[in-house]
This record gives sequence, structure tokens and C-alpha cells, in this order.
Amino acid sequence: MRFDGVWFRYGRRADWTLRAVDAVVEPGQTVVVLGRNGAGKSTLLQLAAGVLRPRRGAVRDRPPIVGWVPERFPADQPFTAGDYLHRMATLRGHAPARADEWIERLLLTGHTGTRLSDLSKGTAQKVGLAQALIARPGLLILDEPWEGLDAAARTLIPEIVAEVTATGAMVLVSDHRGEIAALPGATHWSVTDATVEPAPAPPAPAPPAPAPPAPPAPSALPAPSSPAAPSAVPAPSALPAPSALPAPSGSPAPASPGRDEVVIEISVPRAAADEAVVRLRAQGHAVLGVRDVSSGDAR
Ligand SMILES: Nc1ncnc2c1ncn2[C@@H]1O[C@H](COP(=O)(O)OP(=O)(O)OP(=O)(O)O)[C@@H](O)[C@H]1O
Repeated sequence: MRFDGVWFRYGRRADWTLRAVDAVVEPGQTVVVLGRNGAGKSTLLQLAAGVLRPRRGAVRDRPPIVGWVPERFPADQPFTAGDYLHRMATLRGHAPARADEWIERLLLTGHTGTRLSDLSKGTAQKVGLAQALIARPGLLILDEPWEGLDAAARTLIPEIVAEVTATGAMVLVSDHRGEIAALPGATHWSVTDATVEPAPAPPAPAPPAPAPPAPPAPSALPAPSSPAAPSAVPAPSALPAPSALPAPSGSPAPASPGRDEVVIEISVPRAAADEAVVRLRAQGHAVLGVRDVSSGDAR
């Protein structure tokens, strides 16, 4: 896949977020995209995924199946984690058991009955990862994939990346903290001043310093138990849900537009409807409904 003279900006008069990007990802290659906050890493990844379209130039030879895990996996859909992943498997043409493999692998078994909106950020990230992997993508895109993940899940990421690339698939990963910069065999790109350049691998992060010894507990009092590890912060986010799926009964009615919002009707080919809904939601837009004009079906 290659970025062929890609330029992108968010508004017609906005500054260019990315300028004249020429870069190639080879089959089986892992590319770690580095850069400070706001440099344009997510934008580059969304261009690779096809979620954003270049203003100039093109992304060529993108594999037909793309697994995209956005930085914040949106979770505002009325599904449980298990229900959502089983439906995603079916939607992608796999048996529901394909979802179970990833549910087990990503330690999600205890969360399958939890509604997406009630998941912690880290668990929602794992659901996002699972939905991307269920599809057996030729291109896997991970935007800051370890954000909010616990130690056990973090170690899975390099393992999964290695397995995916071993099949000849490409992996693009953004990293602003250098956490998985030590991904073996990865190529590094740096996004700086709206341009993308090859970069040397940053040094692997130093191991955490040993904790200072706990002060002795006053003898009259029971010793305090060690504090629990900070759990992932629950973050409500908006999840690309497959619009082709019938909403489960009892699901809330779609939100009404707010005072400062406008409602735009768009028309897309039926086959592209699910993808369009996913992309619009991922960009923070509310999708109020999908209407099949030929059948009169509305949802
Ligand atoms: N939907 C949007 N509309 C307008 N501007 C945007 C939008 N999304 C991102 N930007 C702007 O584009 C620039 C690049 O953002 P981007 O999210 O790609 O950076 P990033 O390198 O991924 O940052 P981070 O490490 O914080 O995730 C930033 O200035 C950001 O404010």
C-alpha cells in the first residue's frame, strides 16, 4: 500500500495537517507512526484506513479488508460486548465462534454480558481490537492501541501484531509515548511539521523503577493493604456499530439533534451503508437513522 503524494486538511481554509506524503508499506511490514500530540498520526492512520480521503493524491493498493481500531473505540450502542462481537463476526461472513476465539484471547470472557456503554476504556479498547481482528484484515490499523490496557493485555499487542504480519498482512500503529516502539522488526515513521519521514527506532522505555519500601505500619493499626492498581478510567465513547444489525428490542430511540446542529440527509449505495455509518460515527457525527428507499424499511 502506498501514500502517493497525499495532502490532507480538515477544512478548505485550514492549515494542511499532512503535506505531500509519499510512503510505502510492504506486505508483512509493521510501521510504527511516531509524533507529538496533534502531529497528525491519527489523521495519517485514518487516511490509510480510508476513513478520511486525501484532498490531493491517493492511497493506493489498500488491501480489501481493513481492521481499524480507533484511538477511542466508540461504545454508545445498545449491545452487550458479546452480542456486538458475535454480530460483527456474522457481518464479516464468519461463524460467531470466530468472535469467541478473540473474546477468550483478549480476556473478555467476563465482560460479554456487559453493555458496550458500561465497559471501562481498556475493556472497550479490547472489544475494538477484537472486532478488527475477527475480520482477518490485510491491513490492521491500531491507533494508540495500549491506551487504558492493563499489563496482561499490553503484552498481547506485540504478539498479535507478529501473528498478523506473519500472514503477510500489514500493520500500522501510532505511538506517542514510545511504548511499543520496541516492536521487533518494525519500521518507524515520524510525523513532524505535517510531513512524514522515516525515523530511527526510539530507545525502548526504561523498566519502571522499583517501588520504595512501604513505611512500617503503626503497630496498633492493621497494616494497610497495598493500593489496587488504577483501573482503566471508564470513558463513554461512541462506537461504530454495524448499522445493518437490527437494534435489539428496547434500544433507546436515536438522540434528537441539538440546538447548534443541523441534520444532513445523505444517500449512499446500499452495499456501502454500513461502512458509511461506521465512518460517520467514528468522526463524531450522530447517525439518526438509515432508510432503505426501495423497501421503505427504516431503522
Ligand atoms: N475532525 C477534526 N476536525 C478538525 N481538526 C482536526 C480533526 N481531527 C484532528 N484535527 C486536528 O488535526 C491535527 C492532527 O490531529 P491528529 O489527531 O491526527 O494528531 P495525533 O498526532 O494523532 O495526536 P494525538 O497523539 O494527540 O492522538 C490536530 O491539530 C488536530 O487538532
